[in-house]
Amino acid sequence: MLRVALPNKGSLSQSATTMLQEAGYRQRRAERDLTCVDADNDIEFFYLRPRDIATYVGSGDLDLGITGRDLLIDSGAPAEEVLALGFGGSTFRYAAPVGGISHIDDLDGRRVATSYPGLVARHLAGHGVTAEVIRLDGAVENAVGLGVADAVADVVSTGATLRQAGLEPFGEPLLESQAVLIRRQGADSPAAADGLVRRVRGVLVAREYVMLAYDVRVELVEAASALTPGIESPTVSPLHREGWVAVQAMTPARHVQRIMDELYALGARGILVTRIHACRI
Ligand SMILES: Nc1ncnc2c1ncn2[C@@H]1O[C@H](COP(=O)(O)OP(=O)(O)OP(=O)(O)O)[C@@H](O)[C@H]1O
Ligand SMILES: O=P(O)(O)OC[C@H]1O[C@H](OP(=O)(O)OP(=O)(O)O)[C@H](O)[C@@H]1O
Ligand SMILES: [Mg+2]
Repeated sequence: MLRVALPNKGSLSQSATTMLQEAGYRQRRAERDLTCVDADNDIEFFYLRPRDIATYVGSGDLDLGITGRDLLIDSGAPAEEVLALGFGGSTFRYAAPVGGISHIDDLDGRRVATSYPGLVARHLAGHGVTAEVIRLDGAVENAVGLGVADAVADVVSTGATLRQAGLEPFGEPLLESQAVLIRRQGADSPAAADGLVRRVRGVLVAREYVMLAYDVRVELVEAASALTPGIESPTVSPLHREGWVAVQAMTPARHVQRIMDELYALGARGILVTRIHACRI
């Protein structure tokens, strides 16, 4: 049975569960359930703290997991990203009192509070900066005001928490994070793991693309296909009406209105968009 780790709570939990449901997997009934067996797909899901997931996957005790890229890097566990999942996006940044520290070099000899000590210590070392890393569980923005640290390094989403604490970010972001599917580093995944990865890829594509169909005069099919190249190539089928063809192609959802306008201007008619519920690419 394939064993997969999912976030049990926090920012990534609900979106991870929804994504696996869309991929056709059974998920836990109650938020407090710690495991769920999907017998039809021969998979057991384990609901764990997102911070711990890379440890379980890196040790090989679990085959796959969903966690944050920042948490994966912070753990230092021998696990690697298979797929970025497009939710749980955040930026990881240093911050200090407004008008104070403005460059990472200024952290030399100072104290930096964070819940991500592994990530921060490696980043500072990589920049040749010697600073004391103070590990806190959360609400790290308070650490400067309380005199425990000179700066913080934390997840920034809207920036509201930093502003409220009188802090502002400085320097380049340490990283851009989002939810990722991970596996053990260098491991040959079991075939069942490939099956799950393929299904999740299908969900990502189904979310990102729509199916576009239209009719166009045959002499315009090359110009129209250039607007709708599809993933491999558009499907072109004959129409009963002489001189016309029907074209079908997968198209990025975020561009579809503009592409429809351009197709119409080109002379295409009967332009239809339909949602993709699931796919295997
Ligand atoms: N606004 C946010 N706050 C915290 N983490 C976020 C946010 N947006 C995305 N994330 C991502 O969620 C992951 C952290 O999730 P985690 O469940 O450990 O913390 P959390 O959502 O802050 O929950 P809690 O602090 O209540 O335990 C990280 O990968 C982080 O980048
Ligand atoms: O940029 P913002 O939109 O303000 O969001 C970022 C804040 O949200 C998270 O805190 P959380 O609420 O998870 O509390 P925690 O620090 O106790 O984890 C994170 O640690 C930041 O403090
Ligand atoms: Mg938090």
